[in-house]
Amino acid sequence: MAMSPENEHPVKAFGWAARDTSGHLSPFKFSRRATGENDVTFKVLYCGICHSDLHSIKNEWGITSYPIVPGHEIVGVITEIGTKVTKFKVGDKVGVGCMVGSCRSCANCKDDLENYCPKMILSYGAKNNDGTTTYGGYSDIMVSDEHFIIKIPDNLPLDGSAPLLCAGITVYSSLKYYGLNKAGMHLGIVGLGGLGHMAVKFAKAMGLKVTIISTSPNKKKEAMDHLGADAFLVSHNTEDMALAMGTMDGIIDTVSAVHALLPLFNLLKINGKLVMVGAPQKPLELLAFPLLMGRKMVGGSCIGGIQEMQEMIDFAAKHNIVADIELIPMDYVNTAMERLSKADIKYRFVIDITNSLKPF
Ligand SMILES: NC(=O)c1ccc[n+]([C@@H]2O[C@H](COP(=O)([O-])OP(=O)(O)OC[C@H]3O[C@@H](n4cnc5c(N)ncnc54)[C@H](O)[C@@H]3O)[C@@H](O)[C@H]2O)c1
Ligand SMILES: [Zn+2]
Repeated sequence: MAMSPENEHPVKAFGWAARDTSGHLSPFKFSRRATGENDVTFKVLYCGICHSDLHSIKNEWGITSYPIVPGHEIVGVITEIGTKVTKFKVGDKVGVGCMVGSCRSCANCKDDLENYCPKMILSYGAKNNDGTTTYGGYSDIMVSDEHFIIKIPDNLPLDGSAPLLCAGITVYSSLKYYGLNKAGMHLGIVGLGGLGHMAVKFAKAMGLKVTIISTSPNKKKEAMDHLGADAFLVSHNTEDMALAMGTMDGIIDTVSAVHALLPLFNLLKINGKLVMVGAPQKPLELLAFPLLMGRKMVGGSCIGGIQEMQEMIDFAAKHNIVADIELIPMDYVNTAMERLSKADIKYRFVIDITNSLKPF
C-alpha cells in the first residue's frame, strides 16, 4: 500500500495543496527526504505563482494527480548540505525552478538540456526515482540534488528573483535558441503577464526593439513608460495591426488561452519566427498558407537547462532584471489564483512564505 504523504519521508513538511479540480488550496502536511549526500536542503522564503500552477491545480492539462502542492519559482536560504555537495554552503541564497531531477546521462542531459530529458522530474506533481511524489514551493522547505539548485546573485532581491526561475528562463531560453537576441531586431511579445513582462525586460537588455501585442489597450501606458516597450499594438485594432504587417523578426507568444495565430503570422517578416511558450489547454488553429508564403516558422520552447538558468540569472543580475511583483501572504493564494485567471495582476504574484506560512 502507498504510504501517506506525511510518512513517505523522515522530515516533516507543510504547505498548501489542491485536492481536486476546484483548484482550491488549503493547508497540507507532508514530508521531505532527509538531506542526501548530493542534496541541498533550504528554507523556502518566497515562491512565485506561475500560470502553470493555475493550469495544474485545476487539471486543465489532464495530467494532475492530487493532492498537489504547486510552486516552481522557489527561493530561499540553505539550511543543510550533503557530504558530497561542492557548489554550495549553508546560508547561501538559492532557488529551484521547474525541475528537481533528470537522468543525467542521455544526450539531452549531456548537452545541458535537462529540461528536454525524457526522465526529467518536475518540481511538483511528479514522481521521484524512488516512487515518492514531488511537492513544490508553496511549502516550508525544499530539498533537491545540488545539480538542480541555482545560486541567486547577491545584488538581486530574493522576492523579485523568484519568477526568474520559470518565467525568466522560459523567455530567455526561447530568445536565445531562436536567435531573437541580436541588438536591433524587432520582437513582438503577445500577452503581457508574468512571462510577457519578463520577455520585455530581457529583450530590452539585449538591445531589441519591442512591440507588445495585447488585447488590453489600458496596459499601453505602463508597458511603454514603465517596462520600456517601444510600441504597443491592440490586437483587435485592425488598422494598427495592418500597419505593422511584415515588420517583426520574431514573436514570443505567452498567451495562456486559445487565441488566433493568423494575425501574428501577418506581423512577421519573411523568415520570421513565432515562438510558442504559452500552453493553452486546447489546440490552436494553424493554417499552412500564411507560413509557406514567407517561409515563416512556428516553434516552441520549454523552460531551459540548468547551465542556462545560471547564465540567465547572472545576466539578470548584470542588467538588474527582476520581476514586478505583488507580494502576498499564503492565505491570499486562492484570491490570487482567481485574479490570475482574469489577468488582474501586474505582473507576478509572489508568496511571502517565510512570514505567512503558519504550521498547524
Ligand atoms: N513554455 C514554458 O516553459 C512555460 C513556462 C511557464 C509558463 N508557461 C505557460 O505560459 C503561459 C503564460 O504564463 P504566465 O505565467 O505568463 O501567465 P499570465 O496569466 O501571467 O499571462 C498570460 C497573459 O495572456 C493574456 N491572455 C489570456 N488569455 C488571452 C487571450 N485569449 N488572448 C490574448 N491574451 C490572453 C493575459 O492577459 C495575460 O497577460 C501559461 O499557459 C503557462 O502555463 C510555459
Ligand atoms: Zn512556470
